[in-house]
Amino acid sequence: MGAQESSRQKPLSDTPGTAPPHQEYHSFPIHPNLSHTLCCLEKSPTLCLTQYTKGDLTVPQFHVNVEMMSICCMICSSNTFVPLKNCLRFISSNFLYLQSLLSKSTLLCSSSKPCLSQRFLRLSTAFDPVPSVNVNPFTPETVCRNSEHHKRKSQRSDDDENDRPAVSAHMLSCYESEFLELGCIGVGEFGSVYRCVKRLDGCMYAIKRSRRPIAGSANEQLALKEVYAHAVLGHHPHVVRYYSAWAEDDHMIIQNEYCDGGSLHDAITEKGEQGEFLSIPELRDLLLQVSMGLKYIHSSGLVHLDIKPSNIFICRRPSLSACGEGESEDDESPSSGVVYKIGDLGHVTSNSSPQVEEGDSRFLAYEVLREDYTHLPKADIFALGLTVLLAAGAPPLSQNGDDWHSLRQGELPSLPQELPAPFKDFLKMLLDPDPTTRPSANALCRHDVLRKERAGKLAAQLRKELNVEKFRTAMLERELKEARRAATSPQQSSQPGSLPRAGRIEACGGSLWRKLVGRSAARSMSFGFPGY
Ligand SMILES: Nc1ncnc2c1ncn2[C@@H]1O[C@H](COP(=O)(O)OP(=O)(O)OP(=O)(O)O)[C@@H](O)[C@H]1O
Ligand SMILES: [Mg+2]
Repeated sequence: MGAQESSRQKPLSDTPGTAPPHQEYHSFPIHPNLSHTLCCLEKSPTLCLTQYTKGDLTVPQFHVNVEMMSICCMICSSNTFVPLKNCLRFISSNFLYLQSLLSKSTLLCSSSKPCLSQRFLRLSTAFDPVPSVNVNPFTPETVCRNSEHHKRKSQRSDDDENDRPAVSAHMLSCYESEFLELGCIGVGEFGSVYRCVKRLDGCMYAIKRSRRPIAGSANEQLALKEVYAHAVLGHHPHVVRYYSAWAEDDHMIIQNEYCDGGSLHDAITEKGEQGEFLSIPELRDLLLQVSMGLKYIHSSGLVHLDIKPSNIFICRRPSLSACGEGESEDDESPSSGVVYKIGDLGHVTSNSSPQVEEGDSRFLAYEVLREDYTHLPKADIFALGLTVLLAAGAPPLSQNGDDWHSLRQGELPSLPQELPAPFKDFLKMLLDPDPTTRPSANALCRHDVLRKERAGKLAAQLRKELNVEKFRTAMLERELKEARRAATSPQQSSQPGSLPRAGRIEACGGSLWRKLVGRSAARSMSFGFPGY
């Protein structure tokens, strides 16, 4: 049997990672240099290695199976383990050469029998127009690898080109067929955002569409950053939830959770028009909730770098994601009745190997402007401090000039409301010119200035509940007394409309029992609160 025929044998279908059964493979000898190249590739992580048997020929195979594409690369008579990224890069950069080998091999192989000593490279015939797969720079593995190779990579500009992620036509879906657009809810620097209902599930989503074509542009990088960050972050009650992303007509489309309260910027503007601003408890609540979101982002090794009112979204109606998955241990139900969520992850970067795209200059920390990236999470804290100032009624921020500098020297602008001294000092700490003095998001979440407010609200709520319970208990005690009296006076049982004795006692005692025993631990604890 010729090599051409043997190469069409399908790999063992039940082996994990086995190539898709519909694929066919051509085989041809590897050029010595190519073989050398393969051997020089890094040794981990390994691709799936399976066995391919045909007659007395047993060869190891490598498969690269990726969603939305399927490139199968089988290296015969070789023990080289090839990392996925390198394998794909190798195939794409040697594509023309491999193609020419492929056509030559058709002639060669039809007349020669394969033997174990001969080296073969088999490529899927379907790989010609297959897109590469992007490498998410924010996954823990990539972050780890990137930080190891950070310095080396920055010196290899030709590699950067190969690393450049892309959005290709193979990632297409159909916005119009899957969504019903209800209206535009926002326009930003990067794109427009639409409120849409997904036809299939009937739920509302915010769909962000890049304004300009993205292929090869800086926008493409921004768009991909946003998608990578969302995908890595998963679900958290104080981060806008991500559902999907795809490219359509060379525009990036991102499907996110719809926040029915719009942005904090909209809320501040609306209040400002009526001469109002957020109250102190509301400011504390805003600060605490956004800190929780930041704590989550920072603990994932990422920084947001574009915290500002127009990138903080409000959910008035608690969504499933707001009270379900991803809830952090220090999270509690919001005291203000709204949930704040951090969105627009277009500037997110990794804290350990940052690639900084400066966000809005009005919110930019001075050290970031000086390209000192050693305390990036604290730049988010600085921007959060300014966000809270704006919500407290501060005048619009400058993009540069004296006002810009004085804010970065720790001077607060004048506000239309008097802030309590501890809260003012607290805000000053967030805006401290020295990033190391600013508290971390984690410290903010635990800070007394923010927690006391919640504790106060909780106490007031518990006091209310306690009063209700006291009233109920008094009613039930009276009912119980009556029931006991009825049990000891037999005449009453014959009265029309009254329950039989035992039944009545059970009705009263049962309801009392259920109410008392069925009480939650929190409620019974509330009886133990001193001073109520
Ligand atoms: N999930 C959402 N729910 C509700 N409104 C949203 C949502 N996402 C975006 N918006 C609205 O669209 C506006 C622009 O969104 P976003 O900030 O994501 O876009 P952008 O182009 O990246 O903006 P920027 O100018 O900050 O770069 C927001 O300020 C907000 O009003
Ligand atoms: Mg934005």
